[in-house]
Amino acid sequence: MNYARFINALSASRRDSPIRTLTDIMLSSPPSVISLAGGVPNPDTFPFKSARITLSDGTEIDIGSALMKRALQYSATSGVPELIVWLKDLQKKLHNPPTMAYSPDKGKMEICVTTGSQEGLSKVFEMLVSPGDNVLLDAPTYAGTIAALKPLGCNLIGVPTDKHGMIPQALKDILSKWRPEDAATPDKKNPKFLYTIPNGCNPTGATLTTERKIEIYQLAQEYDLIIIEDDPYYFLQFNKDRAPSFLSMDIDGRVIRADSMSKTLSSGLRIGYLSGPKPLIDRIFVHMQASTLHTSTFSQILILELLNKWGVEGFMEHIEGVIKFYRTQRDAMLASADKWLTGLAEWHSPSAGMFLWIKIKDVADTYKMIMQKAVSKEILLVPGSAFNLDSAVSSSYVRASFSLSSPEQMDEGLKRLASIIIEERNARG
Ligand SMILES: Cc1ncc(COP(=O)(O)O)c(CNc2cc3ccccc3n(O)c2=O)c1O
Repeated sequence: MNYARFINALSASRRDSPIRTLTDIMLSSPPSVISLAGGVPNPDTFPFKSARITLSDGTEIDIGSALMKRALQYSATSGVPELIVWLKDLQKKLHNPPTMAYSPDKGKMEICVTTGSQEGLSKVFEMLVSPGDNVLLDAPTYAGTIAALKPLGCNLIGVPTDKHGMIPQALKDILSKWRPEDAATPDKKNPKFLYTIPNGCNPTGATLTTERKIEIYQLAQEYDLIIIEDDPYYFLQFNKDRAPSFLSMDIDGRVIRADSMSKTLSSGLRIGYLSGPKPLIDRIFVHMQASTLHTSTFSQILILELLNKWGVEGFMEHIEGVIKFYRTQRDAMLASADKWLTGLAEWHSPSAGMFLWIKIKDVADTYKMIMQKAVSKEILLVPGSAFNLDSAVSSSYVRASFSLSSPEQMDEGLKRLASIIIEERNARG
């Protein structure tokens, strides 16, 4: 892979911060090293001395004074080293990426802890995108990605999707506008990357099949595309037979994967992690050195203490409980949709994630219905146009989340939605 062609001028101009490099050396040095280098505060002045966290199973995590001093201090740019090791082991067990065995210049898999996967995504986009670039992505897609991409001045090209995710033939038809051999010629504007949410897609609830992933990866090889695999709902797959990730099939070193702890351990601790080729992840490091410096050390230490206590086996046991919860929630929302929306709307049963993507029959644009009528009837949903690459384009869809409300609340909520739809039908006559 020629990684240089994917890195925009802004990212290529970034250089290691000597201070951060020295801090990273200091943080990984033995006590014999005396540092007068870092402008870091003395933790003896911090007012927080220790913490005891009680877990849902009644056991406790103790953060004693020594660990608290570390948790409250600056830490390495890429992440707390022990957490990086733990996450690499998890990726090995879950995805067995071919790139873990590659040399750095061949795209050896590197990991960077980020402040939520949202930070990871935004930094990846700010590394890859130059104004005028053509960018391929699921349509519709996560509003946070659209918000991160649009200001970068690129041309967002939506690839049609269905309940099984991105449609490979549609991708092939779009790509046929360019010649693969022009990929290395910048002014031909061949797309440089493809963004997709492979499991429990936000907002459609779609999950890519293995067959489609293989086809999409082959197209990415043919047109020399980077694949950005945004997969925060990977651990919310309700069926046992999980399709392999793009990272697991990445023999070229062309996949950047964004994972998140938000849907399984905590959304407020803001822990995400990027896994990708070292030449690209290194660009994210230097960007972090000049922006957040690093993800919250306290958040990382707390998560690390939990993961060390559980081990991968214990973590996966926790995931089983999370899957059971969301599958039950999904089933409750589907039952209420059948009860109240049959004849008024259409939907498919998501096999992952936390969203039901509802198409309201005979309604071209749900925006006013949802943002005005539904709010006045005290039911909050998201109009489908919020997920269109061009929000001015109307949508017949509504996104309903089954993550927070109880089955009773979901039932009442969809009952209210049904009454609004019927009211509007009657008003149209
Ligand atoms: C596909 C995809 N990729 C990345 C992220 C970011 O997750 P992170 O790891 O926590 O940074 C997300 C989070 N999605 C949402 C977040 C959210 C937060 C407050 C309020 C509403 C929110 N709604 O509605 C969301 O969909 C996502 O769905």
